Amino acid sequence: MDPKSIPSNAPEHCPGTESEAAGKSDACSGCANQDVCASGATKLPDPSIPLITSRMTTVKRKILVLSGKGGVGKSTFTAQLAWAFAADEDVQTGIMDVDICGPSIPTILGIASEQVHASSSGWSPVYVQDNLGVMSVGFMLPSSRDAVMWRGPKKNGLISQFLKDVDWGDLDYLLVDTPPGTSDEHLTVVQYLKEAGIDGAVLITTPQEVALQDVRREIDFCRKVGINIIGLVENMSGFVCPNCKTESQIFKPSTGGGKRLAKETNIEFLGAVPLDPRIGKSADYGVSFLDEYPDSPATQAYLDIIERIKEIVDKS
Ligand SMILES: Nc1ncnc2c1ncn2[C@@H]1O[C@H](COP(=O)(O)OP(=O)(O)OP(=O)(O)O)[C@@H](O)[C@H]1O
Repeated sequence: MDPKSIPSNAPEHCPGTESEAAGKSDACSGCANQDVCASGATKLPDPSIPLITSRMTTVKRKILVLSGKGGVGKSTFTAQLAWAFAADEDVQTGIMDVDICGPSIPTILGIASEQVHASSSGWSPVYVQDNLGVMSVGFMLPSSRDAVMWRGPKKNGLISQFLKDVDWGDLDYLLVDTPPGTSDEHLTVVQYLKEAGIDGAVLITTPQEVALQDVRREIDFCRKVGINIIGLVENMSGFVCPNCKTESQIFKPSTGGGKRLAKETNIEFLGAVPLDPRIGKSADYGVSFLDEYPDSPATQAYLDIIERIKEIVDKS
């Protein structure tokens, strides 16, 4: 398939006058307000930002996990990353799930039935273990079947609350799991965390060309809003038979597409995680795949990638 057959500047929606991308996104091109939006004159100072910046002073590293397309394994990767960080009991880790319309993190971490509690110092995260806390809209829904049907301002309000009102305590790493694509949620997180500082973004894709196309847009987004890209992970890369250990390429002819895209866009290729049905099973049961299957090729791939992310982020 010719990767150039879908134009990379396919139309997007107006990012809104308050967003970091105002006047700068592809959708702004030709808009009568482009210059005034790009100048920043339309942005009012947001009173939440100083509160968020102050709350974030106890959080050392903030990492966004992004994907262009849905269902590529972003939340699963976020969970493995958190579990791997928290394997060291001295490392305090948090996950903020801003995938407001599809919060899967509580299920993947086995805490879906928990609820958030408020105290005088703010909302307490739900703890998977002593050093791994999670905040997600999933804890606030009456049941996992309930749909969240919120428009942008309400979603932004919740993200602002997650950032300013959650009592994370001292954290070494805060992982922000985002919805697929580049939407209100992404722009809001970037806008609110800009002063506190984002250490970087990890991009997740599958080898399929349709997913890679969307990652190109994600890379473009990060560059436009000034987020450092830690690197790209190719998930569901090939299937390793648990019995004979033979690897089959499921997404032929796109094999190696992630690596090629990373090279082409000048970002680091962090590695490839094979497709392993036991990953889905572990997520459904809310247990750590890394702990359940320590000898699997997928665990080794996750750990190598995570080690590299740690190296990059800790150096920054
Ligand atoms: N390497 C893998 N091998 C097999 N299954 C996987 C792998 N990675 C993720 N999965 C499974 O793929 C499905 C989608 O994963 P996940 O929910 O993490 O994707 P996502 O990108 O976060 O999706 P969404 O965009 O909907 O939030 C899940 O059922 C998950 O268990």
